[in-house]
Amino acid sequence: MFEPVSCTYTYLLGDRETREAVLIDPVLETAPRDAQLVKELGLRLLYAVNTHCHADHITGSGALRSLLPGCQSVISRLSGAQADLHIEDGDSIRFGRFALETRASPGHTPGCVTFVLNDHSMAFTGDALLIRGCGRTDFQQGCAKTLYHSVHKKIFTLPGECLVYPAHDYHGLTVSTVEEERTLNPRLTLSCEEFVKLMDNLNLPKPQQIDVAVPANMRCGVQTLPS
Ligand SMILES: N[C@@H](CCC(=O)N[C@@H](CCS)C(=O)NCC(=O)O)C(=O)O
Ligand SMILES: [Fe+2]
Repeated sequence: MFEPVSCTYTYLLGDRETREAVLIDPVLETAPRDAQLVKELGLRLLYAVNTHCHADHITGSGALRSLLPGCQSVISRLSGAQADLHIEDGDSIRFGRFALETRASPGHTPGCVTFVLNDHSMAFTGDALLIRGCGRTDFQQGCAKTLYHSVHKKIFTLPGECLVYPAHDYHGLTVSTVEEERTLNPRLTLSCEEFVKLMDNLNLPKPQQIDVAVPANMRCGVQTLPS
């Protein structure tokens, strides 16, 4: 699903047999839409997971745990954000017969993770790897060198045919593959030194919602979480 203000993709994965499901990177404003879709499809949402503490929108994970009782919010421990469940590199998020493997992919933020489906057919890369691009590294303790090594070691080592689903796209693209990005990504095909120089000189305007989004996302997108 797409949220047009922040150009965010939210992904719903479910097991047809057990009906267990997970949502990746929900947005606060579209949480009711996502909850309705989950209900329409007869799914039981176990987890609303975040690839990182987003700077450009408020996460919907806190709202979804209210809209869909039984749903737990999830984010990496390294993000420093509140959630029902904290994950680390190597952890599995199970739903029905499937699982998402957590791969730490820091650099855009220190707590960024990529979720890889257990058969390695799909990778949900958050802002670590975008289609023909990557997450910026100029705020939230970003580090270009760290991001370069994360993408090369944790994403580009996946099978070439593995589908790459990013958290955002600003050009109307929806999906790529590891092989496409390994060979065609204009940033990640550079040497590490060239990549760092490019990232240090992007001079992008800061996201419009950053000052409200980051503090809210440290609390899972809601003001108070029951302990
Ligand atoms: N204009 C948008 C913000 C766009 C932006 O900064 N996107 C981030 C990802 C979300 S934190 C990014 O890393 N972009 C990389 C790039 O090369 O564009 C807004 O105001 O929300
Ligand atoms: Fe981001």
